[in-house]
Amino acid sequence: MKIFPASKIAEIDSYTIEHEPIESIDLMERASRKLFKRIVKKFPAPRNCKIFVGPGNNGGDGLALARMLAEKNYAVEVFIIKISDCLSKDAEENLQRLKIFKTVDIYEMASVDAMPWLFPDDIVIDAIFGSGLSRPIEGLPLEVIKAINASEAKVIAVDIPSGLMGEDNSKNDYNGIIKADLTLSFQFPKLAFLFPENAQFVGEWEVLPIGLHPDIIEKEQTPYKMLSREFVKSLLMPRKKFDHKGTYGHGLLISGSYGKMGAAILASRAGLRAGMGLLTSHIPRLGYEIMQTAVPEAMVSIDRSDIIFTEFPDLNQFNAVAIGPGIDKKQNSYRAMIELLKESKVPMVIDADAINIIGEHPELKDDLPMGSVFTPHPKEFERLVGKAEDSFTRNKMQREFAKEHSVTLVLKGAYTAIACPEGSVYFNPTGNPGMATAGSGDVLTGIILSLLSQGYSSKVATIIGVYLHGLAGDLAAEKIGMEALTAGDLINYLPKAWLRLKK
Ligand SMILES: NC(=O)C1=CN([C@@H]2O[C@H](COP(=O)(O)OP(=O)(O)OC[C@H]3O[C@@H](n4cnc5c(N)ncnc54)[C@H](O)[C@@H]3O)[C@@H](O)[C@H]2O)[C@@H](O)CC1
Ligand SMILES: Nc1ncnc2c1ncn2[C@@H]1O[C@H](COP(=O)(O)OP(=O)(O)O)[C@@H](O)[C@H]1O
Ligand SMILES: [K+]
Repeated sequence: MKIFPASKIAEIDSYTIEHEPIESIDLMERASRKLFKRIVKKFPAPRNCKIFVGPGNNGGDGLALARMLAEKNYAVEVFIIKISDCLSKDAEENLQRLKIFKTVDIYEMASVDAMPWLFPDDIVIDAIFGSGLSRPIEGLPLEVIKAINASEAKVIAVDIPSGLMGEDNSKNDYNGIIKADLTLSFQFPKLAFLFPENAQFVGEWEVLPIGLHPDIIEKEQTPYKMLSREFVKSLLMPRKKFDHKGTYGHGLLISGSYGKMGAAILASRAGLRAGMGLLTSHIPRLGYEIMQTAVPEAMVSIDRSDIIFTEFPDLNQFNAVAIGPGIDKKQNSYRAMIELLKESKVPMVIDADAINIIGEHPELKDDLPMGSVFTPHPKEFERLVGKAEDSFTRNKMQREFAKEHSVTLVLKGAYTAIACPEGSVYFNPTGNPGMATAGSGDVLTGIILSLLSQGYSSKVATIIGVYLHGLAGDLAAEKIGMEALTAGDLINYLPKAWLRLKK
C-alpha cells in the first residue's frame, strides 16, 4: 500500500471528484458513512458522542457523522470551534443538513469556557483539523485539545489526530496534538503513524477505504510504501521439481564470540529454516562443538582465534555473506573486517557489532560490496548514520545513506523501515512487542542471508525477510503469548510463517 504526503492526497481527491466523477459533498458523505459504520461496530449505541468540529472538510466529516449517529440513537452534541468566520463549503452544507435534526444540540464555541464536561464513557470525535493543517495549533483550538487530552473519554480521531502533521512533525508543538485512542484514516495511513514518538497521539489506527480513484493511486509516485502479504507473496520464486541444494545457494555466516555463541546458533538455524541450500558458519574455535551439536545441518569454518573473529574462508564458494551477530568488536576483528569488505564480491548482510565497527571506522564505508544490507536497531543506526531528534529526520537520513552508499538500510523497530538505494522506503506491518527479546535480530540476519544466498536481490531478500520474521513473531505470539516469546520461537514458527505467506 502506498503512503502519500498530504499534498498528494489532495490531488488524489480532486482527481477522484473529476474522473469518477463524484460531487465533493458526496465523497464526503461516502467517507463519513465509512466512519459511521466503523464506529457503530466498535462502540454500539446507546452512547454519548461529543463531536468537536473545525473549519475545514475534516469538520465537515464530523458534521456528517453527527447526523448519521443521531439517526442511529446515539446522543449527539456538536461543538463548532470558532476558528475562522466561515466553514468550508461542504462543511457548511453538512451543518445545514444537520440542523434539521432537532435532537442534536449544536454549540458554537468562541472560548474554552464553553467546553463541556467530558465523562469517561463519552465518545469524543476529533474532527477539528485533518490533512489540511498547515502550522502548529495555537489559541482556542489548542485550549480545546488540551481539555480533551486531560479527559478520560474515548477519543476517536477522524483521518488524523488534530494537530499532528501527516509527515514532518520536527517543528510541531507536541502539547497541541490530540491524543486519540483510535484513529480512522481515510484510504491511506499517514507516514507519521509509523513513527514511535507519535504512538501517544495516534493510538490504534485503521485505514478506511473510501473509493478514491484507482488510476491516480496507481499513477502517483511516492517513496513510502507499506508491505502487504499479497505484495511480498508476489516476490517469491517457486521451487521446481528438479531443483537441488545447489539451486538454493551457499551462504557464509560470520558470527559468535566467547560468551555469545548463542547468536551464531540462532542466526544459523534461522538461515536454514529460511530455505538456503548450504550454510557455512564461521565461528571462533571454542564454538566448534556447540555449533556441530546445536545445528548439525550447518558446515563449520573455524577461526584461528579461540574467542573472536579474525579471519574468513575463501569467499569464492559463497553466494552471500552475513557478518555481525555476537562477533564483538576487538581490534583483530576490525582488521579482518577491512579485508572482508575488500574481498567480498557478493552481497553482504552487516549486522550488530559489524555495524558498530563500521560506525567507529567510517572509512570502511568506502569499501562496501554492491548490494550490502545493513540491519541496525536504532542505537546501531545512530552509530552508523548519526543522531536524529525525531523519526522523520531519521527517516530522511536513512534514505540519504542508502542512496549515497548504494545499500539497503533497514531500521528495525515496531514498523521496521527498509530504505533502498533508489530512494524508496518500505514499512513492515508484521511483528509485535513480544519480539523485543534477546536474539530476535540475529534471527533476522540469518533469514536475510538465506534469501540472498537463494538468489533474491538485496531489496527483495530484505523485504521478504523482514516480513517473514515479523509474521513468525505474530504466529508465535498468537499461540504462546508475547511475554514468553524468545528468539528461538521465531525460528520454530518460521515454517508456519512460510505457509501463511504463501497461502
Ligand atoms: N480524502 C478525501 O478525499 C476526503 C477528505 N476529507 C476530509 O478532508 C480533510 C481535509 O480537509 P481540509 O483540506 O479542508 O483541511 P482541514 O479540515 O484540516 O482544515 C483546514 C482549514 O484549517 C485552516 N488551518 C490549517 N492549519 C491551521 C491552524 N494551525 N490553525 C488554524 N487554522 C488552520 C486552513 O486554513 C483551512 O481553512 C481530511 O483530513 C478529511 O477529513 C473528507 O471530507 C472525505 C474526502
Ligand atoms: N515492538 C515491536 N514490534 C515489532 N517488532 C519488534 C518490536 N520490538 C522488536 N521487534 C523486532 O525484533 C527485532 C529486534 O532486533 P534487535 O534489537 O537487533 O535484537 P537483538 O540485538 O537482541 O538480536 C527487530 O527485527 C525488530 O523489528
Ligand atoms: K482530526
